[in-house]
Amino acid sequence: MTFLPTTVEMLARARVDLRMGVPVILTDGADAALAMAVETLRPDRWNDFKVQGAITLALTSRRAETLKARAYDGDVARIQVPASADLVWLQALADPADDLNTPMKGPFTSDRGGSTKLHRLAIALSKSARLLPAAVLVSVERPAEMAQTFGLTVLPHAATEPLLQDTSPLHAVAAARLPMDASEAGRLHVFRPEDGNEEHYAIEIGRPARDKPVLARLHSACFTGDVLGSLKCDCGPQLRGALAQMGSEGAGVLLYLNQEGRGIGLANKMRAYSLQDQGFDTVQANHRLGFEDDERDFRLGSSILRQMGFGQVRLLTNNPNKIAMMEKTGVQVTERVPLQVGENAYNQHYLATKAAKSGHFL
Ligand SMILES: Nc1nc2c(ncn2[C@@H]2O[C@H](COP(=O)(O)OP(=O)(O)OP(=O)(O)O)[C@@H](O)[C@H]2O)c(=O)[nH]1
Ligand SMILES: [Zn+2]
Repeated sequence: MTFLPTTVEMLARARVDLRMGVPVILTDGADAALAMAVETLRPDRWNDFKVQGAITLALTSRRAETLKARAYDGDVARIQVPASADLVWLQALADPADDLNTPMKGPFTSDRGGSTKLHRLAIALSKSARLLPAAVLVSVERPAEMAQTFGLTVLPHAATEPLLQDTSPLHAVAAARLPMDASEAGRLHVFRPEDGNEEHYAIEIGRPARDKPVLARLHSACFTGDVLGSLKCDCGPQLRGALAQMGSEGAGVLLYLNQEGRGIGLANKMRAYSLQDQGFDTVQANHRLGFEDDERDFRLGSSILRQMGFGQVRLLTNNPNKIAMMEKTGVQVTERVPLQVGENAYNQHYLATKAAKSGHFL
């Protein structure tokens, strides 16, 4: 039946479920669990959830490290949730906002042994829903029946996990001429992924030759820097500097990738900023929230460039990882063009941290 949703479609639905505080069912052969994101748990749902059986809280080992909880399974920790636990307890484990005020949250008991597949999947789903990477899970005996009764989304691990690892195919949906300050010969192209996630944009300046290296920039969305002129980072000046350089050379392509906050979303980036106000640097803040330093997928960039016919770039960047990812995914970087603009009193520490911890060129 063609109306039956595919796994990609079920995955898109599951993201919305988690954002709305609706549980999803994860399966792996005979194993099945009901899972919910901690960030969007509501008291009524929690009351119904907690009576289903023994509850496990899945966190990343990054978050577990801050909480001094054991992670026996590499990147995932499975913390036993005591019967007395309430939403405040769970949310304090998921969200580091109050860590400094209440540093002693434990001791915690972590599970070891057994399968971690569903826990890892629940965390990956929470991340892809741009929520805090924390989920509660409880085993269920009759997943199909439960799904049917409550109209819940079911995701089989084997089919879902590869989709979360891969870059969804992107399709050009519309393009039009866009005269800009930097160049009157601008053209904006919109690319839409098949997985229902954010669209990404390519701004083409002039008509760059496809058989020569093009001046290119992979810019990640930064609402605070790009739109508001925030002084905490260098994104605004980098965006305008790259476009200006393309304008003065008469050709170039700037990809505007909607991966706000290095892929954690604006809400989580604001949580990270709030931790930075408590004294943590940009990398430490991401880790305390349970994220890696950088959660972006730069394969998106090479996919768009290749679709537009560009195989070689002169890349405007200070980030060696962007160069490595381009090369790995089939776009040759013939030259790195430095983009050092916008340093100020507020972002000096941020730029120094990126150089020291993320290997950025100075
Ligand atoms: N999580 C997090 N993201 C941040 C912070 N400051 C800026 N960002 C995000 O970091 C990204 C910066 O993107 P880019 O300018 O492409 O960054 P880059 O990796 O430094 O590389 P180049 O600019 O090419 O040298 C944007 O998505 C910003 O929203 C922060 O403190 N925490
Ligand atoms: Zn920024």
